[in-house]
Amino acid sequence: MDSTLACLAAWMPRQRWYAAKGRPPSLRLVSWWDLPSHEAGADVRVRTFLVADEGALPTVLYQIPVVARATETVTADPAHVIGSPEPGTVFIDGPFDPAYTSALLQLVLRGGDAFGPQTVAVGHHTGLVASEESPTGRVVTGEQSNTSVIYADARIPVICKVYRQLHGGFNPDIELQTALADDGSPRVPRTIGWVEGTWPDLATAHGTVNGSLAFAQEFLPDVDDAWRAALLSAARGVDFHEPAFALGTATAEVHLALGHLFPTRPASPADRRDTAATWARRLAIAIAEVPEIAERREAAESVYHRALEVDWPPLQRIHGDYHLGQVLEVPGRGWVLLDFEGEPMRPMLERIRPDLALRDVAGMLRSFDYVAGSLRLDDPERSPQTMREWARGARQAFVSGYAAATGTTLDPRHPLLAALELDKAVYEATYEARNRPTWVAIPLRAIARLVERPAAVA
Ligand SMILES: Nc1ncnc2c1ncn2[C@@H]1O[C@H](COP(=O)(O)OP(=O)(O)O)[C@@H](O)[C@H]1O
Ligand SMILES: O=P(O)(O)O[C@H]1O[C@H](CO)[C@@H](O[C@H]2O[C@H](CO)[C@@H](O)[C@H](O)[C@H]2O)[C@H](O)[C@H]1O
Repeated sequence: MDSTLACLAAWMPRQRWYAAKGRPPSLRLVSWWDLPSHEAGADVRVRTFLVADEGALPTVLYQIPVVARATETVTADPAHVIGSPEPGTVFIDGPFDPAYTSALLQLVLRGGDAFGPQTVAVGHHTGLVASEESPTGRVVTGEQSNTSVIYADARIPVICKVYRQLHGGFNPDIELQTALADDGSPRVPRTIGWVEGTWPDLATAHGTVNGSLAFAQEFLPDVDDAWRAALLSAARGVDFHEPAFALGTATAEVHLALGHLFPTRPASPADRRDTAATWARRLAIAIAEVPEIAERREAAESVYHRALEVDWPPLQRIHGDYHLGQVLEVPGRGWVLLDFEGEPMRPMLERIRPDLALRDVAGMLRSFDYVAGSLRLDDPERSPQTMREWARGARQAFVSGYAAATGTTLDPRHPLLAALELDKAVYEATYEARNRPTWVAIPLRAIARLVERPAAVA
């Protein structure tokens, strides 16, 4: 391995976005491109590497922007230094370096391009923010599957998400959010632009793939997300009925809009078989990684089986990884939904298919349970019953808001909703085992409850 790859391979496993937790990557350099640096007189190179982790199954392609600076000029926080591939040069994690953040925004706002071997990165903009603006960027703090940079001092503040794992095709995050915003929906931030690219296809020797590299959207400053609002409410014992009802309404509005913006179709026998196969696959993965789940296997399979015996509603495009952290409470505008990329651990081909809107309802129901679960983890003295009652009230209000806005009677005991909630808890067990092992108790408790008392809101 050359010194650049060795340097990246040593650093990647410590990054939140690195998928194969606990295993060092087996890297191959796929391509790269350089962006212009506007720093006068500085010895700096702004290069984005595309590297494949061939130890992963299937292979994962990562986007790694790096700023290379002469050692004596480095002022970066050591936490953001990747390493020194050769004497005299230091690699800095691009999103934490102004040379990269300003080059990235210029690529979007000016609609420029950058070339590399069999590779091109192209910026697209909607004209919402003027190209002569050059605000400074700072990385979003907190847990993220990707890396986002906020440009708060632009005329319209911007947040630009750099996708860490790359996939072929237009990222549903950009596709769905932009379609909703263009349709006039206030339920999503407006799109400012994106970067798409072409790079060598990992599956063939000579082909190339097109896909999304970054997404710039309107940044909504000084707002809380629903996770924080719900945590505060539960910790203080304050009823969350009204915000949860409004969240149900906002969710329904987005589903109705997606239903008319994108094709819908009846759930065919093949769709039902594919969904059942996904449930089974996710259960098998969870059992392999969290062996306690094995004792629930048969009970879980019965829950899935019951869902296959009832009628299913038509399929449509959905959010796909819906939880309280994906929703912002914006004064004067209400709930605003983010991050339509779907679950990071789900294959992209499954994420872009029409799906069950109830999957999003199930995701949010799980999230209210997480509020109760995380508060109990923080303070084991907290009354489990009070927490459960808080979650039950919020879940009921959310379902009522959703049903009222869709004009349907959403039966919280519907076997399909129960199966989707169980599937989400199973996914969460794997997610927590890989990312936050001390939280795995939250989905484990939920799985136990859901297989014994399926399809209950409480
Ligand atoms: N348009 C926005 N306005 C304000 N904050 C945002 C916006 N987009 C994202 N954020 C913040 O950044 C966090 C991460 O964004 P998200 O799209 O969920 O990234 P990821 O795909 O990496 O999980 C969100 O939880 C939210 O707090
Ligand atoms: O936001 P992401 O797209 O990165 O989603 C992943 O990470 C989420 C955690 O950050 C995870 O959500 C789980 O934890 C939340 C609390 O932190 C909780 O509200 C959710 O209900 C729970 O699923 C999500 O599953 C994962 O895909």
